[in-house]
Amino acid sequence: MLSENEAKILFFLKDLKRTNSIEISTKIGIPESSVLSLIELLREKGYVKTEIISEKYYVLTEEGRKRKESGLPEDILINSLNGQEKDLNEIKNTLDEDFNIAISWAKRKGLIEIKEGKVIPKVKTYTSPEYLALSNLEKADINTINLLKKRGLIEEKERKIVNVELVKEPKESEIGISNLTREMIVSGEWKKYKFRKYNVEAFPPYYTISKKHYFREFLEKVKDIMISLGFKEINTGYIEMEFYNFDLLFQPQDHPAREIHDSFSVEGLGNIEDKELLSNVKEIHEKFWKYEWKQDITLRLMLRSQTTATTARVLASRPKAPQKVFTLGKVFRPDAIDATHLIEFHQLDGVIIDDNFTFRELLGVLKEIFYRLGIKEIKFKPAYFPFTEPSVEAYGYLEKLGWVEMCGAGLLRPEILSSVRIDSIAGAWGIGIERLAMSFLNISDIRLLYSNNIEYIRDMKVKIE
Ligand SMILES: N[C@@H](Cc1ccccc1)C(=O)O
Repeated sequence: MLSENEAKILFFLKDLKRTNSIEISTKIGIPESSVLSLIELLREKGYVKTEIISEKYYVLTEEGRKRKESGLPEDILINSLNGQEKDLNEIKNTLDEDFNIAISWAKRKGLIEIKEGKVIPKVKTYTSPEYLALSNLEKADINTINLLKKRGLIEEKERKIVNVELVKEPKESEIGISNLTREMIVSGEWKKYKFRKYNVEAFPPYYTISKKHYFREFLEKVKDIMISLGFKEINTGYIEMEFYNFDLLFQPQDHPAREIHDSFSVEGLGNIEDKELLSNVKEIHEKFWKYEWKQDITLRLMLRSQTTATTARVLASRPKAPQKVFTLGKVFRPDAIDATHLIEFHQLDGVIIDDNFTFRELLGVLKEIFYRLGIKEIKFKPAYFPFTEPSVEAYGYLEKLGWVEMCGAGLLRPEILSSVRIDSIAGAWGIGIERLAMSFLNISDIRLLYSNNIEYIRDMKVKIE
């Protein structure tokens, strides 16, 4: 049985007896690559004999296209001189970067003479055969083609052409059709053809539908969990004053985390309206850390290195108890990037402010958050943070990785609460998000969270019960 396109080629061949793939493609309007495979099928079915030849052809280079538009430099030179002699320097100015090409080809072709710094033309007008050939490469003689090649104006290419000769006449009854039209039925023409079988097992085309990026989906699930626990979400900017990132959190100005290589600094200074707050912070730093606190350090800008800076901003707004607030966002720290470190990553910081809040309750809240994230086993270890006392680190048990550090937490120090005049108790924590994401997505390299491999991104699924 013949397909409709095979039949088209054979009936085209019926009158000509022989032709080639390029002609078939242009006359019938089937792309050349399809024609080549159709011819091969026809050869296998014994309808045609084929002969493969390769043919050289030429295409214009980018420079060739430019010269075809504007002319060759020596042509432009001669025609602009119009039979008059002219100073070399003057020509240099008008021809600019084409000057050397124009002079050397004009000299080589004997079109000019140079004497005492002057160019003397020997002809009044000139159109080079190379220029004419640029518009008609097929007709150009071999010398001109070689010259154009040498001048880099054309490029030689090769293409496969298949010569085809008909050896068996096609019959209409051999054509299998897949499209039955109204006209065929009305005219009875359908009786001449065979019907091609309909392949009910063929796969439909595959379309990829858009979906959320797995890491973003994970972040949203985490936020949903916090909201379901009664927390309010708050977000503040990436560029932060050292005041909120450090000073208000009782982190002294000579703290190692404030060294130049431990956070990214940003040019410029911020401003703090609340002068009372500024002086409160200065007072507690000087009283308890015993050093001279400097305002120009506190106003310096940086990329926040912890989302506890957002908690600091919440505190600075002096909210009334009870409060349950969280933030989930990016933080920035200089580091060498590897399978477990990035220089920007996400933290989830939260704070609960309540009159009778206790350390035990804080541990309970953390347990609940992790439980909802699917981490059923968690243990706490005493730790130190400049802004909390007592402080703990929480470790979660992950099947693949064992005990993994998940967060830092504690009750905010009284020095901090008094500087913002909050007289309740406040518990705060910061959770590293990428590590959690890695465990959920079953990834052992943190960089995969930001992979640009589209197949990988498409296939990744997020599941949190
Ligand atoms: N900000 C701390 C975590 C933390 C937040 C809040 C309270 C205690 C600890 C960190 O980045 O490691």
